[in-house]
Amino acid sequence: MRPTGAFPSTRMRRMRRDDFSRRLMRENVLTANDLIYPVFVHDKPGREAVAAMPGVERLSIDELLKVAEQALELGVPAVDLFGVPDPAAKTADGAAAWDEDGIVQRAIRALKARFPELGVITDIALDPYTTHGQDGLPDDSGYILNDETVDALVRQSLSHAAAGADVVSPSDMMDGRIGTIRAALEDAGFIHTRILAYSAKYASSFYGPFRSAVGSAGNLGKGNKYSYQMDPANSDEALREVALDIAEGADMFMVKPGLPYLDIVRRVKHELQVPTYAYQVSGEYAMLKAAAANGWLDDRACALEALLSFKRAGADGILTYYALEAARWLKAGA
Ligand SMILES: NCc1[nH]cc(CCC(=O)O)c1CC(=O)O
Ligand SMILES: [Mg+2]
Repeated sequence: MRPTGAFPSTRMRRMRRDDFSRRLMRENVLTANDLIYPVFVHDKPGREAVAAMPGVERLSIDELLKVAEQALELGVPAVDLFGVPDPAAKTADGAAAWDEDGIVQRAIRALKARFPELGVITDIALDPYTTHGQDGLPDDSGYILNDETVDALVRQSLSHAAAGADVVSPSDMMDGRIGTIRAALEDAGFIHTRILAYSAKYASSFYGPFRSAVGSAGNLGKGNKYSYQMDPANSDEALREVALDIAEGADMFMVKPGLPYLDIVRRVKHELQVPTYAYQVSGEYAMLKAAAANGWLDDRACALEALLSFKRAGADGILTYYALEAARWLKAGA
């Protein structure tokens, strides 16, 4: 930091005095281009509200198409699909995850047929499809097997790529899955399919509302994901995870959750200089919405401030349940 002078020749408030000079020295800006909209697609007609996530609904494919059209109109570049299968389709091995007629595969085809220009990102992990709610395959002791899980994730990724997904996004935290998925995509001729790696995904307690949304909460029960997701105490480990995923061929790198991990976003962007994304997760959304519902916080002002903070930390994009609402607010102007 260079010395900035001294009072009174330097008065920091001069530039803050008027709107024009505040605008001229503004360092970061949030636009619709920064936003990715996560959506839950269920295998039934209509819409269903999600507990603890006011404004978020599980959508049928027909309803998804309406939401996709709004995203396009608002200039939001991409949606991220999370499947909510019929509970009867869940198995111990999560095989519904790579069913070519599964809910996500059908949703991808419908979206790409109708709105080819909208980016379609898809979540790669087994948790919505397994009877135990884990992201991978457990051995007899309950430990999640790494390499066997990676094989399943490859099948899921290939089925999404074949359906037309633009970006596959492994959120499981198995070791080596990025490289194995990348090699399989290349072999199958899907050389344009991008990989958004959840490189630094923490074993967070902020995922609760999401687990209810995809219907894995009850199945997971008292289980946890500590043997594969990262310890919230760690920071250097996140950089090693991202570095490995760079070497394995990911195109985009995600830190998750968002607000409590902005220091990680900052380190990844500034130390590794890669396209960096952050996920403002379900619990972060729920906190803001709950406070707003009580009249304790101004929803619009606080949400836009939180989203801007991701940009300031260095994020190139943000996955947020606020994406459409924020894009509308931005369009309407300050
Ligand atoms: N593959 C699981 C997955 N993918 C996205 C989220 C959380 C997203 C959110 O909370 O909004 C989770 C939950 C978990 O790891 O248990
Ligand atoms: Mg890793």
